[in-house]
Amino acid sequence: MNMSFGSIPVIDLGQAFDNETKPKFLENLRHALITVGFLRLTNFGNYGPTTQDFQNITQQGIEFFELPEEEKKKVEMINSPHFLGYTKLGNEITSGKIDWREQIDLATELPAPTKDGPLYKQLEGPNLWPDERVLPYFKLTMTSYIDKMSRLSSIFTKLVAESIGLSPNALDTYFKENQQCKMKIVAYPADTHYRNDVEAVQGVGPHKDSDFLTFVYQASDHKDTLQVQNFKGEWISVDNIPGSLVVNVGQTLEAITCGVCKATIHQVLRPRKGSGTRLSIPFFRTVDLESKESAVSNISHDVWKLKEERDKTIDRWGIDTGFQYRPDFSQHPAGYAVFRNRIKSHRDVAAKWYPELLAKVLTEIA
Ligand SMILES: O=C(O)CCC(=O)C(=O)O
Ligand SMILES: [Fe+2]
Repeated sequence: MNMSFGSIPVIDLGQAFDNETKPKFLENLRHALITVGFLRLTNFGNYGPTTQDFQNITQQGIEFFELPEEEKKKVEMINSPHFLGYTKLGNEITSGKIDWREQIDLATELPAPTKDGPLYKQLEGPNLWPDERVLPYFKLTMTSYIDKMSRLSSIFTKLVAESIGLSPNALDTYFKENQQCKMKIVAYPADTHYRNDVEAVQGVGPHKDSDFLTFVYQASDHKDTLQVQNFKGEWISVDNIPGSLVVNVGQTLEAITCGVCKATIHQVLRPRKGSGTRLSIPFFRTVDLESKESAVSNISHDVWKLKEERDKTIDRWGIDTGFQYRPDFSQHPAGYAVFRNRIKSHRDVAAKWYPELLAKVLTEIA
C-alpha cells in the first residue's frame, strides 16, 4: 500500500553543525523536503531570532491590530503598487473564496523600481510603515526580524542544497545582493459559528506558497488551525510547538529542483468559537525575480528516485485547491508567476495599479 505522511518531521538545526550528526541531519532534511514538503525547525537560536525577538514581534503585532481603523487605513495595500501594506478582513481571495484574516505585508526595505522592464519588477519597493507616533518600535522590530530571518534562511538554503546532493553554494545564483525577503503578520479572528458551517471556516483557503521557502512563527497556541494536506487528501494539523518554526517548500524551490522538493498544500481554519484571535507570522524567502533556470541537471539518480517514489503515493491530493500560477522556467522568469498570484489574491490593489493585467488574469483563471 502506498502510504503518505501522517505527521510533520522535526529537524534540529544544531545537528547540522556537528560532523557526527550532520549526515543524519541531511538525510532527515532530504526526507522532509521530498516526501512531506513541511518540517518543524528547532534549535536555531544561534542563527536566527531569539525568544526575546519572538516576544517583541508578537507584541508589536498585537499593538498593530489594536490600532484604530484610520491608522491601519493609512498603510492599506491599495496605496502600494508593490503589494505591501495592510489588508483588512475579508479583502483577500484564496482558492476562489474570501479569507477571514487581516494582515500587514512587509519586505526588505528597497527603493521603488523604475517603471520600465517587466511588471513583476514592481514586487520590490518601499514598505508602508505605521506612524511612528502611534507605534514607535514597529519599524525597528520588523527590520531586525527580517535581518535575522534572512540570515537564518540563507544558512538553511545551503543545507537544503546539500541535502539533495548539490554543493552548499549551488543555489546561490538565485539570490542577488540585497535580496528581497517578505513577511506578514496575520490575525485570524475566532469563528462566530460552529465548525459545521463550512462557508464560515476559511482563515486562508487551500494553497501552495509561491516563494522559495516559508518560515512560519505561530505566535499563539491554537489547535487545528494550520493544516497540511497529505498525498491521500487528509488534513494534518500542525499545532504550535513552542520554540519551533514551521518551514515549508514554495513553488519556486519546487520549480528550481524540477519537482524534487515538494510545495505541499496547506490551509488555515478559523480558530474555534471562543478561542480568541490567532496570530501568525510567516516569513518568505524569495528569489531574484529574473531567475530563469532550474538546477536539476545536477540532481543525482538516488534523489530523483525518492521523488519518483513519492509521486507514486500522490492520488487524492489537491482536489479542493483552485487555480494557481506556477513558475515554469521554460516559459518565464520566476517573477512572472509570483506577480500574477498577487494580482489574483489582491484584486482591489490590482484594479488600481494594473487594471489591464487584472483583466487578463481574470480571463486566464476563469
Ligand atoms: O497563518 C499561517 O500559519 C500560514 C499562512 C499561510 O499559509 C500563508 O499566508 O501563506
Ligand atoms: Fe501559505
